[in-house]
Amino acid sequence: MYHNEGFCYGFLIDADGGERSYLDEEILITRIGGCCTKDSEGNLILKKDQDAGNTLVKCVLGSQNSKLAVGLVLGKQLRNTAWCGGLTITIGQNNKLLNRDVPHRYNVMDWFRVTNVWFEKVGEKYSAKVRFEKLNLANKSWWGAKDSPLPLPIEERDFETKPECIKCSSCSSESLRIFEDGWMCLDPDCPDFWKIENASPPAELTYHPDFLNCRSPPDPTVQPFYSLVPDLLSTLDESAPDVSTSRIAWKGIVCPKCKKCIRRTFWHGWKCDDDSLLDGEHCPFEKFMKMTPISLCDVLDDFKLTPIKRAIPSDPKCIIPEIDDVSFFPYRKLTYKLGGVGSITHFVSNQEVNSRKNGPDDLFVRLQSEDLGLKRFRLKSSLVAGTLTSHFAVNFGMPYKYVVSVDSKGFDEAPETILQVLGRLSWATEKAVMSSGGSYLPPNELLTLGYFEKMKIGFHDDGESSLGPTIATFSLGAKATMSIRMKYKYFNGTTRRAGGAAGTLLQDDPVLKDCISEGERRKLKHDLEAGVITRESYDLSRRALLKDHKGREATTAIKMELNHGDLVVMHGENLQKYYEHSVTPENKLRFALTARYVKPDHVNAKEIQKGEFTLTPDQIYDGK
Ligand SMILES: O=C(O)CCC(=O)C(=O)O
Ligand SMILES: [Fe+2]
Repeated sequence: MYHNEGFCYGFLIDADGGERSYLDEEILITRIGGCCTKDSEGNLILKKDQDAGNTLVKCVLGSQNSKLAVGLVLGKQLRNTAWCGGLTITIGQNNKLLNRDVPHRYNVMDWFRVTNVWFEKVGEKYSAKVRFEKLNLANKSWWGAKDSPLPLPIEERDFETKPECIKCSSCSSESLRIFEDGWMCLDPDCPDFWKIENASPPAELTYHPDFLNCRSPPDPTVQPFYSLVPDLLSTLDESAPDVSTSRIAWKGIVCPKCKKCIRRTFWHGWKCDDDSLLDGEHCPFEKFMKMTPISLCDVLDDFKLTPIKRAIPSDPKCIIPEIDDVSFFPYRKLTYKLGGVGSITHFVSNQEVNSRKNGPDDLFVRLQSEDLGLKRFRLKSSLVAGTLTSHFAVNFGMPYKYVVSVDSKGFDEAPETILQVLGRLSWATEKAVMSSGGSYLPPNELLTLGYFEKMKIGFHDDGESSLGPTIATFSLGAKATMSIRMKYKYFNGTTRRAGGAAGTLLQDDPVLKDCISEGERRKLKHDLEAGVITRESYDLSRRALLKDHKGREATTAIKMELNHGDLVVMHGENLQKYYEHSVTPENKLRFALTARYVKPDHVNAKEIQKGEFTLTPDQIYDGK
């Protein structure tokens, strides 16, 4: 259910509508979701009674009482989902309620009104049901069978017939006769609740024809809030500078040709990726925007006013960096040490660096004028298959297949701007590695991310085994916050609980600094290694430790403010294994360009040359 402030506005009917779900061309009967869990066979089990105080029930009643229209969406029933070469194959099967297949994974039906809400007994508990009636009774519904008769004209409809309404002799409350099998009191507080003549009803119940066939007379006061087919494109003023990167512009549109909802997959706009055919052809609709360039003043509140040396973060819960204003002058160098795992070097830029020729200010403008091929890719795992990342990406150099599978172009095809950025990132990588005493491997891959308003990248690592130990990122445009935290399993010493089952204990627990029960875990590990305890008792003791606390995410260990022109280098063999990072920009346009060393043995031999490059003197960065 989509609800807000006590009202239900939208309702999705997907996998399991509960017993006695019903759908025809004008009526939908389904359970009101929630209060359920799944048993080992995947069947829904009510966890507790769903009464009139339940939030979802209150919202449906709110919409009924306030005569709000509710938009219904019908999910496709899926038989199979499999990963095949990065694509999800979904085989739809007939919708159980309709007995035929529907075209898309999610299908917007129409506006409906709530006509009835009641309670039914399910096992020893009870849950709420709702009956929706389509608002527009004049037109045939698109999900109706092709050969079904057209709906009766409104003038010829019967708005009089109603189900019987009977007062309970036990509790005096009134209930409708919903089932043909007999009348039941539907008040869960009544001793006669869910009984037909003092006895439990039969397992199979049939809806009474009057309950299914009755229709509410047209009521012009029940009005939808929004169009179900919003015409976003006509409301966007393309010539206004920040419209194309605004939040509304990446919410997706309804294809004006075939009516499919299409996502903003491309930096410049939309392409209808309809996989169903329109008169034998794929829908050809596409719309690319002018993308008026955004100036730095538009994304940086304090552009040209920033002091040369920015204050360092002072959150006492996070690691405080070492400050060094000399080594990489004119950059300020901040170093964060993650005990035994690695270090993060933050090169804090300033106006002098940013405004130099070919510096960050120029690069920000040039990245916008170039057609880099930025795209949003599918997340590998998401609640809803096919969900796109909340950022655009394009990869140059060696293929980098982490988080999203990005098709990579060789550096020989990279625009000048990208090579100049690569020069900067190579410089920063070398400086950071040398100053921490490691050996420098020049990057062979560069991923560019572009963030529109309200986009971000959630917690992830950049890859454990396929990457070298050093990753360098260059920030352009809007300010952002980068957070680094220990991964759940290293923090807790176990994987997450899955369903009802306990998580799996770490086979080899590194006992990182600041993990949960650090002292106890270290002692146990020591005892195991010294042969004082057996593996079995080691595991038992660790399980016992887990009982004392609920698994939780680690708090942020490092928080960095990334400003326009800054560079960050993460260095450490196991940094990506034990820690994860996320970045949230604060304004409408930001680019992050990250260079890594992808181990050649993780790449198809044919693609290795993609990562080769030689920088011209103009592209080599001198640190000024
Ligand atoms: O936006 C950023 O600064 C970080 C990007 C990042 O984490 C990545 O490309 O993996
Ligand atoms: Fe990353």
